[in-house]
Amino acid sequence: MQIAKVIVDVPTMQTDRPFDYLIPEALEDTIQPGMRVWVGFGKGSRKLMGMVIGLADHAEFDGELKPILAILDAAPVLDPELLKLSKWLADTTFAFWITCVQTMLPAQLKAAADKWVHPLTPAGHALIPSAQALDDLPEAALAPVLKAVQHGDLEVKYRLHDRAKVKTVAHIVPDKTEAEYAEIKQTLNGNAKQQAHLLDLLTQWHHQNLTPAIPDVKNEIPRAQITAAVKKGWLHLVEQEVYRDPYPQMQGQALTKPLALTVDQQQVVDQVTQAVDDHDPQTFLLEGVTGSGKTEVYLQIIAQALQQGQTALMLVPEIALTPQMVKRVRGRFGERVAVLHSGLSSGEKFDEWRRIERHEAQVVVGARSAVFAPLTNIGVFIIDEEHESSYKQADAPRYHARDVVLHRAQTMHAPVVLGSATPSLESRARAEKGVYTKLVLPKRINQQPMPPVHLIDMRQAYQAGGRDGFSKPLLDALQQRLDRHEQSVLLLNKRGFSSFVMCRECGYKVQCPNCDISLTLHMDSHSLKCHYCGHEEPIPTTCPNCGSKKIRYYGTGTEKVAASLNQLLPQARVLRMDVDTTRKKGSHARLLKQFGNHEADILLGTQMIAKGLDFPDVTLVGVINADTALGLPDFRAGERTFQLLTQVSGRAGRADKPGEVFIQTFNPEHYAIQYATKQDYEGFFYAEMAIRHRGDYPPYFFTMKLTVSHPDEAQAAKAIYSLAAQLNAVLSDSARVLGPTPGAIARLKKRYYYQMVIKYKREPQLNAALAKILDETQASVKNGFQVAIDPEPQSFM
Ligand SMILES: Nc1ncnc2c1ncn2[C@@H]1O[C@H](COP(=O)(O)OP(=O)(O)OP(=O)(O)O)[C@@H](O)[C@H]1O
Ligand SMILES: [Zn+2]
Ligand SMILES: [Zn+2]
Repeated sequence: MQIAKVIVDVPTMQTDRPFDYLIPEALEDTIQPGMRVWVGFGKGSRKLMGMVIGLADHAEFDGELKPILAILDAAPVLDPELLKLSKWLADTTFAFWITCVQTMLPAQLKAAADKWVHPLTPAGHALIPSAQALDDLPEAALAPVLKAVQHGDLEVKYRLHDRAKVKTVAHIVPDKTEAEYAEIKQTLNGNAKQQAHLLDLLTQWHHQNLTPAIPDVKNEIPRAQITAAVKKGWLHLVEQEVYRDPYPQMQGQALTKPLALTVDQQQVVDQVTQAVDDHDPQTFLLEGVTGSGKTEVYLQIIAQALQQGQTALMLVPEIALTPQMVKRVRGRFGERVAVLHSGLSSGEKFDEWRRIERHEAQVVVGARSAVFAPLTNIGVFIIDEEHESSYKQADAPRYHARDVVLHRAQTMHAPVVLGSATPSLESRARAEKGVYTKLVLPKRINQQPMPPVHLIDMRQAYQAGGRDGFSKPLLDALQQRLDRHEQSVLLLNKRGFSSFVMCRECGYKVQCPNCDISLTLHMDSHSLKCHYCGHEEPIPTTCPNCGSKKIRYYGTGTEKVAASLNQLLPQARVLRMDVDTTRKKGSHARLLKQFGNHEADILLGTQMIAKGLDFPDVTLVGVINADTALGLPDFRAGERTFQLLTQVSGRAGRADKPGEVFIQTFNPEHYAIQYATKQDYEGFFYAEMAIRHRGDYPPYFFTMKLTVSHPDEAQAAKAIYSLAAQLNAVLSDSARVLGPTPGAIARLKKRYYYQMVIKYKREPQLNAALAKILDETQASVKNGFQVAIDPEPQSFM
């Protein structure tokens, strides 16, 4: 007896384990772990998708076994390494195993089941003459149909539809010999020019053994002629599978040559390629200032892995997946590169995924979820801008791509390169301890100095001739660039937009008396709240620091800034780049292209312009408001601000013209702004570490966030307090519990949220206690509870 162990597509605690299924004889030799199957499950034998995770020759379950109904894949869609990874992911992120499997597969492989109603009795037949999808029924018909189901007149069945659609294109196959085509041509009358032309082409294709695709010849031959020719038996058509290429314009382009490396770059490449050669799973932290040529270093390391017959996985933040980055990687390695990011259609993603799975692509560049790319034999892993918080997924499974990379690298015995001009505190601290090997690129390419940064104290800006949020020096600098036909980048910091209160006079922000963190504005309750400890106070009308009445919500929008620019510098051509102007597919790329072509003088944007851009004629960077992120109730606020300012400053003066940066701030003394001004990452690192140490924050402590929600506020509150008590019973004295407090958005989609954060160093019992909590609350899902456990959260709101 052959048994398949299957996890089924029911994400609940009770079902979060493999179930035994009987393999029908016909499938015995075909079925393998990593294949999707179709099985019946539970009472009423609802039909579901499942994933085979193992085979066995006897069942552990002693009841009657259900059979596997069908296999959905001809070959496994998860190889043994990825299958194992899915289990590890489930265990480390407190997520259901099947949820992890789904996350690892392209959306098109998430087979969906539709409910169909079938008539059973004449009464049922009168209502529904033939089987119909429940979703297609008009709303008014629903109630009588469901009643008929209860009555036994109709029956609900599940029907699978697999969304994995392969795209095909018709190809022309010439059916006759050259002599036969010549003979036919003789019989044509003189006016049949198109037919004669087609016969010539067919003769030629036959001779060259070609089967061209119809879209490729559509300019030469009208489709109607081809159809007619099929009828006459001159040719026949075959459907052949094609890939949807997200970057067709790059097809057939000549590949770029590796650049001659600088001494510093060469040293980095040598060290990493040595580890690639040695299959040494070391982690390197590449700390390279902006414009130091990290990308070229990555490319040459990847080349070495390919040289060895291995593959390479490179992650970049979604936002940095600009055509610029894709162009660089695809420009070097051509069609051996697969690109995966959220800008692709699901069909394109599926095709890129299949090219990887079939070993047709050996280099993968992608955003967070590309970490699950089905590459085998990976020789090197690269994470660019490793400090980016977008590498952490906020929903289940709440994984950090960096952790997944480190895990896969261990399995594959391959080195990892974490690159950034501003590494995360966590990674830099590990390098300090010798867990990672630190590599540095201290200088820019071309002996360019780092651009000088001018700090502008906005508390005095208006006395000094500033207008509409622009200081005089920044306006003058912009004007200068216009005169010299150089370009400028302006950053409007939207993080923490309007969510806090600040004094326009002295820059004071209201802080929590217990936590050293800014209070968040809650318009619904007209109060300021601390999301760590729950402290709450009214919104002040005068500044507690200087008594001024100019204390207000802080923030402006890009639209408004663009309008001001129009008034202040009427001759400037401004391109606006924010969520509104980049919503449409391809608009991000189009705007950058316009800017690259000098169709604008100023690129005004939010965070999305801060990193990765490499435009040689940008000689000025202006930051309109450096402070907004400082107000966020997050212990990483300083780190994020430092990173953002350093990254955006790095866009200036990258080629032969020197650059200059202006940062406008109400907090010129703030340490994060001071270190960013000096572009002193190391200085910032030590200062920030001291603060983290004092506050028992990461990287000294780990953090775990627990969130409970319920439609009834009292229930949610009661639940979180009881969970807090449960956890406090197992936690040691060195752990710190923050909260419970209401969530930042206390009520969301009609549910009330309560949360608590645990900071801890070593708590051997914590994971088991959390697993138990999940288990127990799952049993109460029916009562409306939801629990989320987030290890190392990137957001505390
Ligand atoms: N060895 C080299 N010789 C000549 N030019 C180089 C070399 N290496 C890199 N460059 C060029 O230097 C510029 C900056 O490099 P790159 O964009 O890779 O920097 P980076 O370190 O990734 O910067 P950032 O962190 O700011 O994105 C690019 O235009 C790149 O083509
Ligand atoms: Zn004040
Ligand atoms: Zn507090």
